[in-house]
Amino acid sequence: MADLASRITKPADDAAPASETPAATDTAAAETHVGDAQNDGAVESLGGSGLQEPGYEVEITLSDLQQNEATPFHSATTWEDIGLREELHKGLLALNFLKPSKVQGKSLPLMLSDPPTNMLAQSQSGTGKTAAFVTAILSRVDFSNPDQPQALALAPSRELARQIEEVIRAIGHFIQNLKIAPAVPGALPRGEPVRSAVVVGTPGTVMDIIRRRQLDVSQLKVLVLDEADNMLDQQGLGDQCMRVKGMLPKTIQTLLFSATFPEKVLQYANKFAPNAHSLKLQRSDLTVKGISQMFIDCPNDSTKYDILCRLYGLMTIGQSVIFVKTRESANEIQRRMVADGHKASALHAAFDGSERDELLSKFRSGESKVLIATNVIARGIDVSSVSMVINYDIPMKGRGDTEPDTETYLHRIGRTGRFGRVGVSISFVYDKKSYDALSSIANHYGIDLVKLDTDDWDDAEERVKEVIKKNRAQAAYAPSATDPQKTGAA
Ligand SMILES: Nc1ncnc2c1ncn2[C@@H]1O[C@H](COP(=O)(O)OP(=O)(O)OP(=O)(O)O)[C@@H](O)[C@H]1O
Repeated sequence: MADLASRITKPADDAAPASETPAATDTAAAETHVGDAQNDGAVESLGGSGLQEPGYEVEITLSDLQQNEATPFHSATTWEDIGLREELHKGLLALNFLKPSKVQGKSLPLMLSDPPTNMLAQSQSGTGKTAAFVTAILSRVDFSNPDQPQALALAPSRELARQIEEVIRAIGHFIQNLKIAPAVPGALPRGEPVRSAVVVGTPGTVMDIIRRRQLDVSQLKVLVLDEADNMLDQQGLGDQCMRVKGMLPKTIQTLLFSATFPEKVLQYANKFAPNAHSLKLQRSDLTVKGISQMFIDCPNDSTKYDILCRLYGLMTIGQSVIFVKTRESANEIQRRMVADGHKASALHAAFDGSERDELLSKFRSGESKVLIATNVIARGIDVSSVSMVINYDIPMKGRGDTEPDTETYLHRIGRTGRFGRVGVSISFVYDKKSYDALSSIANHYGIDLVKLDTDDWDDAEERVKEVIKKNRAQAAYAPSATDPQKTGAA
């Protein structure tokens, strides 16, 4: 297997600036290659913002049930094609979502067809999966019965559940009687029955409220698992999700969404959501082309912090996320960065629920510029102005961190480069283990990483600065369902 050395794009003197490297501008080139099953040419400007959704191919497999039907499948290129209820259509347009993204256009006609069929949908990070399943939920719910729980969405973290709640609120803005219950620790009054049509939460809390008979599941029609591969992982949340599913009506429509579906989870996913339609990506299409992936080879562990400071000292980075392995190092780096004058916060599971909500909200509003986090926010969190992600520690998994965590790498770097924006990811390696781990991740996805040379900071600055500048220009006018200041609904 090739190692990192063969995956490095050498920054030659005459190399194009970062904004012109293939990694940063592949969108246009990719357009000519888009040719999935429907070849619907979805790579166009979306949202009236001039942003272009990255080109990637999606393989569609229809459920056995649908394959037997005479009507061929058509993906939608306009909201009108999908035939949404008026308030929903209005809500999407108010967010400046002028037409469906690829995953939305392909998954929604399948999710909304009758009889309701299960769905497994994979698409790159930041391509609008949330709006896809939120639109499906809000289409299925009968709002003449607003107090009766009818849809349940589960996410692996409190932050993501909260964010999904916000997206439902934003897209459902014009729906009268829309009530959403947040089933995350500390958010629901204990003992009171849930009187909301839509419930969004984490599996542990949802299991609790079902057991305590706070949540009447008898009329639930739709179950969504966001970050489904993570939710079904047998080493983690899989058991809880299985138990929740076991308590729900047998006929419930189950929708599984993620940017990653590793083989070993797929088999399990097929049991969890049998006879599902599926949208899948090729492995080579998993990484978002607009993210320029770079790395720094640090002399040793103790020089990592100095190199980090040097990087932040070089330029105005805007907003960034630094991923670390432990809570302790998150706290330590935050302490040092604040002492060095940065507006930095640490976010990890040792904080209580309301502190975590506040920390993320300060980051969303721009009050805090650098978020130093463990994997709690590696998945799903959508802050469009994040222009840089640092892997201060390479993500590892397995007992004793023996294996590189390829999925977490992809989700972490996906916190930037959202919906056609550009972004930079920089991974720090400092010894053989971290170097080999990053090599293996690069080989897994077939990506070329640009080495930033710490002996030539001018060059490093040039490469990173270009991308960050472009991201800032894009973020200024791009739509976002979770940032009201940037939506038409504001
Ligand atoms: N049709 C659309 N037009 C314009 N912008 C959109 C559209 N759909 C979604 N977006 C925006 O795209 C961004 C990314 O969407 P979202 O968070 O749903 O991505 P995702 O695919 O769920 O990503 P992840 O895999 O990281 O969870 C959001 O800021 C959202 O507001």
